[in-house]
Amino acid sequence: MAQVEIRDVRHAYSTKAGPLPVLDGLELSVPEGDFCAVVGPSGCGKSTLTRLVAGLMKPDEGEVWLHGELVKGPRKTVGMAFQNPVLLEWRTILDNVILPLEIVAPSMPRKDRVARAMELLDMVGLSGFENKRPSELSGGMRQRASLCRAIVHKPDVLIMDEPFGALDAFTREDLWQTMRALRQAEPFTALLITHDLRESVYLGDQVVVLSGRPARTQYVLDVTLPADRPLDILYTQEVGEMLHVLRDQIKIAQGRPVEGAA
Ligand SMILES: Nc1ncnc2c1ncn2[C@@H]1O[C@H](COP(=O)(O)OP(=O)(O)OP(=O)(O)O)[C@@H](O)[C@H]1O
Repeated sequence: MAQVEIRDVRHAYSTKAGPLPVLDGLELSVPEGDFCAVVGPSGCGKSTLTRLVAGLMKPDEGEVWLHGELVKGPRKTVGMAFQNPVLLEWRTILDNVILPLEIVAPSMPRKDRVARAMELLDMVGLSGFENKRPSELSGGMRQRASLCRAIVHKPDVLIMDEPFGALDAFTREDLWQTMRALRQAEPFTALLITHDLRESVYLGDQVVVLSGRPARTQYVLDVTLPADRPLDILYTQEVGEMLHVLRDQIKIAQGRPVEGAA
């Protein structure tokens, strides 16, 4: 059973100019514990896809299944991380990370919540910063805390919309490694929206390329790399070839010519 299953989803937004078709026959299947990266042209409907999986929107047609259940409304059992970490300034880092447990597991004793949050903060290198306020941390550290908050309650799926997009290149690469280390320590199912093809290959078990709007599933790349991925793997010929394929697929999605194509 796939953990996330999207079946022939179609959706249009109502706009003043009439319906705007955004998704048209989207199919996606993410097995439990897998990491699915989604790429596609700007404005093709990637964020719309995250809202559908989180149950924040219902599709006009088609079905979204999560952990064997049809998604009919907002779900507590998803974790979300965005480009802007949106941490609450009046709470410490520890209390920000604990927040989902207060909602999902209200009867859990505080000492257990603290232990769970500290375990994650330690894994991402933030132990010692738990009593700081968000504004006292760097952007990369805030995003680390936000990732801890997104998985603290062991969600059915971690949904991320460009979580590393605002970070500088070195911090971003650090966070990629943190993400892989987190997954090795504690496997979770993830759906990542990104514009960065290297990121999609480094983090993904599969990379789904969406077509231009209205988006459908245009291409799926199986990332056949070992689970243990040093950053240097991005400079191998194997990854170079994967990136080449993805770049061509994005060009096709954008309706641009592909070099060497007949
Ligand atoms: N609530 C809404 N009402 C009307 N149109 C919307 C709404 N939300 C998004 N859109 C439009 O739907 C299209 C898809 O939006 P979406 O944010 O899903 O795309 P995206 O692929 O995530 O974009 P980007 O790559 O630029 O982040 C865009 O043209 C957007 O303007």
